[in-house]
Amino acid sequence: MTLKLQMLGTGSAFAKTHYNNNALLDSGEAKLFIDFGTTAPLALHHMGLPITDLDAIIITHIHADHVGGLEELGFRMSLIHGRKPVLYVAEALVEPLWEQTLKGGMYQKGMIERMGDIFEVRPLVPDQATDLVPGIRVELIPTKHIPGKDSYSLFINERLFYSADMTFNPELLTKLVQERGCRAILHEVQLLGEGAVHTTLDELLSLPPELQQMIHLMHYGDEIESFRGCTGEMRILEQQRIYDVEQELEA
Ligand SMILES: Nc1ccn([C@@H]2O[C@@H]3COP(=O)(O)O[C@H]3[C@H]2O)c(=O)n1
Ligand SMILES: [Zn+2]
Ligand SMILES: [Zn+2]
Repeated sequence: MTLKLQMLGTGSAFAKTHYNNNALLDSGEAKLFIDFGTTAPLALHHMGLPITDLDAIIITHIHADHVGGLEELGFRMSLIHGRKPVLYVAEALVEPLWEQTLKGGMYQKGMIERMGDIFEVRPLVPDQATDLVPGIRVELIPTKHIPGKDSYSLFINERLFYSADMTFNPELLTKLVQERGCRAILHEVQLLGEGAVHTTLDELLSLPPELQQMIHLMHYGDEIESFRGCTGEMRILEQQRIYDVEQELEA
């Protein structure tokens, strides 16, 4: 079975030249979205993909560039197609995702009073691999982002690491590669400024070359063009290009 990855976007939260950093994983048997930010519906429209063509969504954390498109997705699936999208989310995020993010736009007395009225919610336990859809197994790994705001990176099919927004964690990356068989790392990068809530390019450049060779950079700012050739051994992920995970990302 061949796993394919297509980023809906590879931009940071405030990027204007790229869409939000959201992904589509296709196992050949099922399609899984990783995050569904504010620009996800527009990105799908430009890609010529119907918003309804999905089997499930998994959410890493509740910033708008990762969940801002869920309201449109939920309404359209419900109103036009009469379907509830399957929504995987860490158990600790179920309540905040509804109470702090979606309820404001989606609440409707007697109709939509809880998240389960619009999504088929499947809570996930961190540090425990779960088969989400056929061909895609994911383990949530809690990683640091904003104090008091839970955020979960993903370890996919025991071989692909996908960073949620996270601060630099070289120990985790080293452990995944040396002890857990990780073969490729999709990592957010902050190109300019201090890395208070994200991992900076300078931090990633401090990693040994053999680790850098496994890294594909994503969630970058509009300045990315001026950084081409300055990312060490690390490659820059392109939005909307379809990657064969084994052949192109693990190579
Ligand atoms: N303490 C914070 C909180 C937020 N931010 C910015 O807001 C963005 C929210 O989405 P993000 O992708 O996590 O990136 C965050 C920072 O750019 C930030 O820079 N510092
Ligand atoms: Zn983000
Ligand atoms: Zn974030």
